[in-house]
Amino acid sequence: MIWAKTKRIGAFLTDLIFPRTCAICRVRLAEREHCVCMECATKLPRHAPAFVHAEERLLGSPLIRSLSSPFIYQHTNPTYDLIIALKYRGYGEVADFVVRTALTEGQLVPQPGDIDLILPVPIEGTRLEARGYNQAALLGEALARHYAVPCSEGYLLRHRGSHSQTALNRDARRENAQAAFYLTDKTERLQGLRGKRILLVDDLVTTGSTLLALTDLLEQCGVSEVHVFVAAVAVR
Ligand SMILES: O=P(O)(O)OC[C@H]1O[C@H](OP(=O)(O)OP(=O)(O)O)[C@H](O)[C@@H]1O
Repeated sequence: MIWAKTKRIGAFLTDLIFPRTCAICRVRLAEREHCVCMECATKLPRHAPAFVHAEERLLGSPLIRSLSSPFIYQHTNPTYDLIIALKYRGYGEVADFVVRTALTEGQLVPQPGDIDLILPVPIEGTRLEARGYNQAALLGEALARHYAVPCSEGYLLRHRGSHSQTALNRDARRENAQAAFYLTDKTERLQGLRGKRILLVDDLVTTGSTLLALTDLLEQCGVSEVHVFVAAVAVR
């Protein structure tokens, strides 16, 4: 009782000195709000044909069993600011917010017990150094807490100097993704993937080239199925 009261007072004082602000509009958050204010949270676009298109593309791979994602992304909508906060502003709490939203809104397809291992999409080395973290790994860790399975960055790797997908068209994205990724050379580690059910995690799916290229690598390791989680599906 005293401990709970002390904790509340502590949180109040911390908020006074370091006010918690909305990851999207940056207004001060109310006590009950976490990471995103209620107004922005309701404005984040949910369903759109883009989801169905992305799902169709990914489910074209025989290994991919599901796509889960709570939001739709466009440069002109608030999901853009949400992804920017996660990817470039170090706003790690966005990852928990995204996973929590997917869970409470029934957008998380695999059930606990359906997943053995979570693998985040790796980011390129110089971008990792500049950002200090991999946004997909933050999402992966939030999902790992929900599924109670490990999230590992040690299996899928990205060549240093490989290009970002951002400025490329559809065909160039496919080629770029196929050349960007590789598997760890630790054979024993890779053998451990045989028969495993993987949740592949990223911030965004646009053409699906990144996720399909990584699924091809996972197929070489004998994984039994792949599920995909992304924070948002991009409208192109
Ligand atoms: O579905 P796709 O068409 O493959 O595009 C989606 C990918 O593109 C972006 O990453 P990018 O390669 O730009 O790297 P970054 O995260 O370092 O910016 C994004 O984070 C996804 O990983």
